[in-house]
Parts: sequence; structure tokens; C-alpha cells
Amino acid sequence: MTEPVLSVRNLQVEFAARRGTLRAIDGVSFDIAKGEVLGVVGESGAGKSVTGLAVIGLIDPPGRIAGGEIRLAGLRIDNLPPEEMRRIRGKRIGMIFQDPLTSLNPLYKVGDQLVETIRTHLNLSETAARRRAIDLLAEVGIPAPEKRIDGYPHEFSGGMRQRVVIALAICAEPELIIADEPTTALDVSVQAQIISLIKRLGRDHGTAVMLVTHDMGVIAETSDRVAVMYAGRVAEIGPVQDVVKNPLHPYAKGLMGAIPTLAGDDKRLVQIPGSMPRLSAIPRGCSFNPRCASAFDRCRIDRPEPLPRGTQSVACHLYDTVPAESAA
Ligand SMILES: Nc1ncnc2c1ncn2[C@@H]1O[C@H](COP(=O)(O)OP(=O)(O)OP(=O)(O)O)[C@@H](O)[C@H]1O
Repeated sequence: MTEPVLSVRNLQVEFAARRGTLRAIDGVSFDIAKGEVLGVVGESGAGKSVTGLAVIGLIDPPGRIAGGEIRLAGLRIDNLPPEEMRRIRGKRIGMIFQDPLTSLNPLYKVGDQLVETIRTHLNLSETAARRRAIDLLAEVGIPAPEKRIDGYPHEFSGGMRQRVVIALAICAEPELIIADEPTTALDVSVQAQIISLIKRLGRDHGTAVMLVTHDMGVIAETSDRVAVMYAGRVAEIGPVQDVVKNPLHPYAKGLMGAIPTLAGDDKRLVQIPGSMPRLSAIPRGCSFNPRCASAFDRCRIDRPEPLPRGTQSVACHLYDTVPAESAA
């Protein structure tokens, strides 16, 4: 098997709190292969963004990676000195965040920002970098890029600004892109275009993409595989069509029930009662047990570990105790 572009093993992330430390990520593992889009989904507070921030080395101290390993194409990156990690960010890992204005400086022309980023990471002359910037703007679907390159961020619509951010993220041909809620701030009509752009980039350039979103509809449209997160752990991971068609974890079943229907009405077919626990009050055993209609005694005592189940992996005692045929 070829080495994954990103490999995360048993990741633990802790933040300091008034009384001791809080573990926001507790034993997360997943891989992303070349050209693959992994969707990471879960309710607010599940740990999606913190996982992405840990991968790009941007957990703010006193927050810290407290355990586990993160590898980029085999290279261990969770313990690199900050200046080495800075070189990897932007060059080998591109980033796309929810609000394009956090990535773009309003005072500089978009072309100047692109040229500067390109020259930081690639050994190109000013002219060659400008040529590449125009090509990139064309690639991400900015019309008349040779004119728009001299525009300022405020002269672009929200969707066009996000395209510029995507151009910035891909300018050094990164192996991995971390996209955190890249479409949440955009109009629904523009969301679909940005989603198909991210998907195409993965396919055309062989870039691995980690796509963080709370929107299962976005994942179903874009991703090859999906990781369903709950309270700092992966509840289930597997090929998107399998997890959507046949979710195994009771939490994933609830989330899949919450995909908007094709008719466009946002009907919640299944309601998940209750809410995600606070980090300071994670229940013993399975952290989902207070909300789970299928919970039994063991779920309140033992924490379930991920178990392979066909193409999927699920951390749920329902699948630990009964044979494959009767559990699903
Ligand atoms: N700097 C921080 N200090 C303390 N706790 C933090 C910090 N950053 C995140 N957390 C906590 O870590 C947990 C996971 O947060 P995270 O932002 O990853 O969730 P998420 O799944 O991305 O949710 P959302 O969809 O709301 O962004 C939350 O309980 C959050 O309060």
C-alpha cells in the first residue's frame, strides 16, 4: 500500500482550564490518501477544527498536542520546531478557512498577495510569479484574471474572494489542503461552485483534502470518505456512500437522518435528543451514551474503541458484542 499523505494516530489535544486540563481531542486516528477528500463532520464542539489546527501546527499555547503522532507523507510533523512547521504550512499544506478575509489582507491587491506567497515558497522571478498568479486565478474560476489580479479583496464578491483564498492555498502545489467550513459564509448558490472546485482540485492535482464541516450534505457531495466526530473522538469512519447509506454508530444514524432531502426541504428525519457534553463533563464510558437510545450497561462503563466493520470502522459496543449480520 502506498503511504498516506496524512496519517493521524491516537491524537490527543489538551487545553488549560482553571481546574486542570481539558482534553478536546482524545485518541483520534485517520489517514488521507493522495487525491482523496476526507470529510470531517460532527456537531459544534466535536473537535473538528481543533483536529485541523493540530495538523497544521496551530494549536495556541498553553493548548498542546499531548499525545499521538501526525505524519505528512511519512514525515513526523507534530513535534517539529515552529520555524520548520511554518515552512511546511503554505508550501506542503494549504489552508482554506471559513472567512476569506482572515486569509486576505484588505490593504493589498490580491495579485500582490499571490505573488508574495508564490515567491515565498517557490523560487520564481517576479514576472514568472505574476504569470503563475494569473494562471491560478483562471484555474479557480476568476473571470478576466489578468485584470482582476490588480483588484483589492473588497472588490471581489464573497464567493470570488473564497476562490482567491483557494488560489493562495494551492499556489505552491501542496500535498494536503485543510479546508475548515470553506462554504459556510457563502450564499447557497455559491457554495455548490466552491465545493465542486475543491473536489476538482483534489482530483486534478492529486491533493489530499481534509474538509471540516458540520454539514453532512456538503460531505455527501464532495468527500470520498467521512469521519464522524463526537466529543473529541471518531465515532465512525468509512467510504461516504457506505456511511450515508448504512450508518452504524447511533450518532451517525442521527446525523444521516439530518441530511436535507433532495426536494430541498431541510426536514430532520431523525432527531438526536440532548446536546454535546462540555469538555469538563464528558460522561464515563461512551461519551454519547446519555443521548443514545440503544445504550446498555456497558456503554456507561467502558469506552468503546474503533472496530473494523466491513469498509467502515465504528466505536460502539453494539458491534463489539454481536455478530456482523445481526448488528447492522
Ligand atoms: N483555545 C481553546 N481553549 C480551550 N478550549 C478550546 C480551545 N479551542 C477549542 N476548544 C474546545 O475544544 C472543543 C472542540 O472545539 P472545535 O472548535 O474543534 O469544535 P468543532 O467541532 O470544530 O466545532 P465548530 O463546528 O463549532 O467549530 C470545544 O469544546 C472547544 O470549546
